Amino acid sequence: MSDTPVKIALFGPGTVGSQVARLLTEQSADLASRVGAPLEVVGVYVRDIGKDRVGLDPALLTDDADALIAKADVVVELMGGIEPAKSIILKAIAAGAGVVTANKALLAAHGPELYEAADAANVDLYFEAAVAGAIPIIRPVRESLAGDHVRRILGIVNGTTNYVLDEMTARGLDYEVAVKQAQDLGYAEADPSADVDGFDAAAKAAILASLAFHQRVPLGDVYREGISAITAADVAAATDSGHVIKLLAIAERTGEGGDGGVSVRVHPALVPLSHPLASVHGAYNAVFVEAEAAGDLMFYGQGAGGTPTASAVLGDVVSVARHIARGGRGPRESHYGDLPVLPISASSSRFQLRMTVPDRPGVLAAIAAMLAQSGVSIETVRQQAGGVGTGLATLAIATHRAPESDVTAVLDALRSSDAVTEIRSVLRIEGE
Ligand SMILES: NC(=O)C1=CN([C@@H]2O[C@H](COP(=O)(O)OP(=O)(O)OC[C@H]3O[C@@H](n4cnc5c(N)ncnc54)[C@H](O)[C@@H]3O)[C@@H](O)[C@H]2O)C=CC1
Ligand SMILES: N[C@@H](CC=O)C(=O)O
Ligand code: NA
Repeated sequence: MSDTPVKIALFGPGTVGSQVARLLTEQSADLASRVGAPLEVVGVYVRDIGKDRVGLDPALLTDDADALIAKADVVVELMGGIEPAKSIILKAIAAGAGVVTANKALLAAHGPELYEAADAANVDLYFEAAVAGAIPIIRPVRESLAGDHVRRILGIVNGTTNYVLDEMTARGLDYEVAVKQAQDLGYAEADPSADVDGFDAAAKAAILASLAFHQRVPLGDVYREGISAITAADVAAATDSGHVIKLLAIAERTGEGGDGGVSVRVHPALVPLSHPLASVHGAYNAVFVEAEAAGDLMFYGQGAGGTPTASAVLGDVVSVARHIARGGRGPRESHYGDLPVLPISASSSRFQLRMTVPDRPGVLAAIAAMLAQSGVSIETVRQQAGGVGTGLATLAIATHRAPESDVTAVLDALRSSDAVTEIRSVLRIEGE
């Protein structure tokens, strides 16, 4: 055991950072023996030194980022956002410090620049907390599965939206109330639109797909829909049809042998109650990975929250600190392939189309004809009377798997037809 401490600089003592600081203190003896040297927090970067930070030694607080970086062996970035996080990480790398970050927004937008800078400077860049919080998923995909051929990743990777949808389903909570609760519990991003509009899940999907497929997947190529349009009626209809609504991240290789391209998308989907993802409640996340040799793997755990996420951050701190204390280096970047990232129009899914229709003879036949014309095959139809005297009915049509472009054509036809009063929701069905 070395007496020379590994010096840690913490940037951003918020929901996650404050738990990292607490655990670094409380677990210091264990961490030292795992690393082979004591870990010493040499400073905590904050915006306002005057502000009281419960549980943090005021002597450690600083607003001088450059001076803090200069004395650190490991920089832990937990501020979030693009700037100043990006500049701080690049300066840390240039100064020869290892970096640990949970910043998926930054990695999805500027990952290649950061990975290349770390490789060039021969320093570690670890980011286990950036995807699915406490769940070990970056290491398995980046290292354990590096010798396999990953075909598909399907997961719930955003705790906030899973919590919101779960509360709406299990307790009938209003959308806004559930979002506020997720914020209060420390699950949501500083701007919760990052969660509910699917940006956070899209960033995680881009990171996972890049690592799993050894392909650069730019964030802009990830198809994204959030959950803000999901209504209480959608949730009730999902329950009636034996499903639950989940925000899913899906990344798959397409074509014969997976050589056609890569498709990465985030959207709400109907998941059958019998599927394991339907039982992922609250802020828990789950990620399925289908690999050629390994077969199916499933990773499950807390995807958000200060303490669970701090666990992943600390695991990375131990790895980087071990290398500093005893030598060695973490994984380097793959050499990347050049498969195209395909647009959503090139993918296919099963769909549930829910609509209000006039309750009169011939309507069902007219709608069926429109689907047939676009080559979209109906699997089931459920009709409910729309209430006495309304003259309306609600129709829920589940399709067989169909290309997105064909379903788009059907929706255009349905919208301009007098056989349909209103399209109420269009949801993909996944996991069957
Ligand atoms: N909260 C969670 O469950 C999870 C968060 N993450 C990621 O961890 C990072 C931190 O998240 P939270 O702790 O939830 O955020 P937070 O908003 O609670 O904490 C961020 C901290 O950084 C400070 N900060 C932000 N910008 C700053 C600036 N320009 N200068 C100085 N200080 C600044 C804030 O004052 C605050 O103390 C983000 O990248 C987030 O995406 C990752 C996984 C889970
Ligand atoms: N806001 C994120 C936090 C973890 O990444 C989420 O809700 O999953
Ligand atoms: Na993780």
